[in-house]
Amino acid sequence: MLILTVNPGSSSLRAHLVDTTDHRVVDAAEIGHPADSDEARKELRELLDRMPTDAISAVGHRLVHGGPELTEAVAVDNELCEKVRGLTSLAPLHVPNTVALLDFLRTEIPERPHVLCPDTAFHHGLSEVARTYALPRQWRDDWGLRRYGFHGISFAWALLRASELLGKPAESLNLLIAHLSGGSSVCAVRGGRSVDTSMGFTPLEGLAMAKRSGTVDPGMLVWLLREQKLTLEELEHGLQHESGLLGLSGGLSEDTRELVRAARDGNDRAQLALDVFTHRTRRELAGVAASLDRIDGLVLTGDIGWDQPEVAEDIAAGLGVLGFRGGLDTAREEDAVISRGGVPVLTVQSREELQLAMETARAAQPKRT
Ligand SMILES: Nc1ncnc2c1ncn2[C@@H]1O[C@H](COP(=O)(O)OP(=O)(O)O)[C@@H](O)[C@H]1O
Ligand SMILES: CC(=O)OP(=O)(O)O
Ligand SMILES: [Mg+2]
Repeated sequence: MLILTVNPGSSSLRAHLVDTTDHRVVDAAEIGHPADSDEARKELRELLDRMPTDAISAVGHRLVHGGPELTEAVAVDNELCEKVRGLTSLAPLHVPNTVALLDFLRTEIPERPHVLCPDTAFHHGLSEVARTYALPRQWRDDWGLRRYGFHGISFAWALLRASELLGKPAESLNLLIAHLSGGSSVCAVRGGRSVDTSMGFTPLEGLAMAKRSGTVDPGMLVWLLREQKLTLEELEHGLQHESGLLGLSGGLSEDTRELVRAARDGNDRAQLALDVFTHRTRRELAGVAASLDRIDGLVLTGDIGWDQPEVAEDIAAGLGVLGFRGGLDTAREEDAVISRGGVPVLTVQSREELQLAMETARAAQPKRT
């Protein structure tokens, strides 16, 4: 079965043609423009021109926020597309791009099922305790304020690969997983299911990210608004686009590869950015670890988790309290256990396209009655 997968990030778009019989990527486009731009549409059309569209069996769309109703991968109809439009305010960097892709690709490939794969679905089974904010009951009831959790497609793939690498069934594993990339979050998996995660109602909570702040004191935000230091728009822009590694390094870079180089050359701001990033990651990992009674491994995934050995080393070496040790292997040729002692540390390349293709193939099958 040939599946087209689309993964709209906040600033880029990844499209893959995946053959699900052997998990092979047949063709791909890494598009450095947001999905709702003319450039992205042009590059997508070029990808489709290289492949007769009737060879494609289904299209899988990553939907970052599934809201309260979309709790598993599902084929879309017009009604569902309207519901997705209604989710825009919950993930404004991501959902508009999914809406644009649904509109574009449902016109280009109208005769095939289009499946929405929510990033939130992996965390659907979070307990009431793990998903509830300590806020007034009426706010929670009236506005549905709760933890959702994100990066579920990446976490599901990381769990599958960890189960293969550790030679144990996924349902038996207790893992910590860190997805470190443009957006970053951690997850505790118990018996193969998410039991806690650092992102919450929106993909802004938790770790420091490339450009997003992650968790900050809510009292500080209220102060900034009350004292009219910032307008609401300035506050939102600063938290989403000017914070994280970029803000920490004083605008130097949002990319750990550049920051590691600069820090090596003696740049203190770059060093501070990396140190805060790894400190916050360890802190969130230790926080979600409180939901586990045993840890079988730590899986590092996402671009940074995969390609930045210095960050991996700093995280593992600083988490002796959870049984991890430094001295990790720095080679990155394939997914592997990279620790030489202590609780296993693994690196897994993020292959959201393969997980999306699997979920799409499953959801596109006609249901047996
Ligand atoms: N070590 C790294 N390797 C790759 N990308 C990195 C690294 N450090 C930071 N990044 C940032 O991560 C982003 C890519 O993450 P991704 O989740 O695909 O972005 P998007 O927000 O578009 O989904 C890039 O903007 C890049 O600057
Ligand atoms: C949920 C999220 O933050 O996604 P991304 O990392 O692709 O921006
Ligand atoms: Mg991404």
